[in-house]
Parts: sequence; structure tokens; C-alpha cells
Amino acid sequence: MADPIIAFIGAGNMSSTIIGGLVAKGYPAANIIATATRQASLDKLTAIAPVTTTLDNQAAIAQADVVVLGVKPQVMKSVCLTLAPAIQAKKPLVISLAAGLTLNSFSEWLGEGLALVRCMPNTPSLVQCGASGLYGNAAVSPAQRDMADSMMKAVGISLWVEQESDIDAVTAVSGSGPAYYFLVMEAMQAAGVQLGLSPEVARQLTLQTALGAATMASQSSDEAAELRRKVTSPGGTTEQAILSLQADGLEAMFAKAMTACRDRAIVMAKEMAG
Ligand SMILES: NC(=O)C1=CN([C@@H]2O[C@H](COP(=O)(O)OP(=O)(O)OC[C@H]3O[C@@H](n4cnc5c(N)ncnc54)[C@H](OP(=O)(O)O)[C@@H]3O)[C@@H](O)[C@H]2O)C=CC1
Ligand SMILES: O=C(O)[C@@H]1CCC=N1
Repeated sequence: MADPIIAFIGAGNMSSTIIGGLVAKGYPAANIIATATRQASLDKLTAIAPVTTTLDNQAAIAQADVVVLGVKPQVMKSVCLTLAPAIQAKKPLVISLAAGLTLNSFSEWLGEGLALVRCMPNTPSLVQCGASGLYGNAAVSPAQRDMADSMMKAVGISLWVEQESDIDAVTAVSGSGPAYYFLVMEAMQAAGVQLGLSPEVARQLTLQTALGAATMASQSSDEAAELRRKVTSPGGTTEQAILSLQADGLEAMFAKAMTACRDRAIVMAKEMAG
């Protein structure tokens, strides 16, 4: 099916970045409907993308081939219980963006027999540089799998994982990952200022360096470790920075942080199940 009608339930940070990315890529805005609880949120969305909006979730679902659940995990159960009759009547492909929440929970809340996909996207979808992990249940048809895949590929890369629990690892790597890079940028900018640069110069150099390093790493046949080696002259300046970061346990810090992220997804699933 070309350009299915997609209803986004929830028009917050994540939905609006996917919608903005889709429309910027040429997906017809007329085929996208978004809902929220506050009209102000919908007005904010239509300022970036001229999609159809409504405060009526049921009306949105009645027209949809794909329903994207973009509300916070904490309210997902209560929202799903109210959506269940409309979803069972229309039987669209249902895609959850929520961290943690399992396909089993969605089957309990929405009823059995639905094609369900868990998608873990990230906010760089807004600039078509998103990275999404997807996992679907057995009811997802090949055509629906293509729909989910095409939707997320329009805003970046989209990879299917082999088991549902892998989505929690995807959350730790790419779902939450942009925040780690933003934190590194904040730290580099602040350190640049401490070393005497103006905030604006430190900011521009930090951002361009992040962009340059990411672009180079994604276009090069060299692994990141080899690219790093090429910057690091023996006895030179970079070596001192890298030795300092490693002595302070950077790798262990990332392993611990990302395990905490993955574990939080598992705990959220348990807290919000039932
Ligand atoms: N932010 C991120 O980087 C990522 C988020 N996610 C997942 O995406 C989901 C959304 O997160 P995020 O966008 O950050 O959250 P936000 O709080 O920014 O957005 C949530 C949206 O849900 C809307 N909403 C709440 N209740 C209802 C309802 N009953 N009917 C319709 N809309 C409703 C809110 O409406 P209103 O605006 O009117 O309050 C709001 O627009 C979460 O499950 C999260 O785990 C996944 C990957 C990355
Ligand atoms: O922090 C969160 O819970 C969401 C999911 C991944 C990114 N943001």
C-alpha cells in the first residue's frame, strides 16, 4: 500500500520528530493524523508540519491503516483501554514507541489478534538521521512489516531485531543514545570555555567536530578504533586526553550507564503491566 494513513496517538517530542521528518522527506501530510490532550500541543505540531490534528483519538483511529502509540509509558495502559474498541473495530497495524512496555501488555490492554510492532526510535528522526529498532508479533503481515519499515526508513535507518528483549538494548544504545552525545557536547563546550574560548567558538567547534566525527565514522571502512588511532599521534596531544578518559574509566562508565538504561526499561515494563 502506498502512503498508508498513519494516526499518531500523542503528539509530543517523539511523535512530532517522526512526523516532522516524514513530512520533510515528502510523506503526504494529508495522510498523517495526530492527536493530543491539549490543543496547544497540536498547534505546536502544525507549525512544523501541516498534518491533520484532532483531540478525538477514536476519530483518528477510524481512518488509520497504522496507529502509532506515542504517549508516555506511565499513561499507556489507561490510554490503550480507551482505544481498544476503536482499534478492534478497525484492526490497523499498531506500533508502540514506548520504552519497556511489552507486546504481551499491549495484547492485554487492546485485546488479542492484533498486528503489533514495538519500535524504538530516536529524536534525530526529525533530521532524517534517526535510528530505529523494530520487533513485531506473528500477526504482522509482510505488507504491514513493510509499512513499519518504510515509515521509519523515511526518517533514518530501521533495523529489525530477533527477539523482543533486544528492543530494551536498542533503547540503551540508540533510543536514549542522543542524550549521551548531547551530554558529551555540553561537557566539551564547557571545558572549551574553561580553557579560554568564547562560548560561541567552543559551541561551534564542538558541534562541527561531532558532525565531522560521526560523518567520517559512518562513511569510512575503518572502525572507530582505527579512526581514533589516526588522530592520536604517539607522544602527541590526543594521547593525553584519551589516556585521561580511559584512566577515569570511560568504557566502564558507558557499560554501567547503558545497563542501567536497559534495566530501567525492564522495570518499567513490570511496573506498568497488568
Ligand atoms: N523522547 C524520546 O527521545 C523518545 C521517546 N520514546 C517513547 O515515546 C513515547 C512518547 O515520549 P515523548 O514524546 O518523549 O513524550 P511527550 O510527553 O513529549 O509526549 C506525549 C504525548 O502524549 C499525549 N497524550 C497523553 N495522553 C493522551 C491521550 N489520552 N490521548 C492522546 N494523546 C495523549 C500528550 O498530549 P499533550 O501534549 O496534550 O500533553 C503528548 O503530546 C514514550 O512512550 C517514550 O518511551 C521512544 C524513543 C525516544
Ligand atoms: O527516556 C526515555 O524513557 C525515552 C525512551 C528512550 C528515550 N527517551
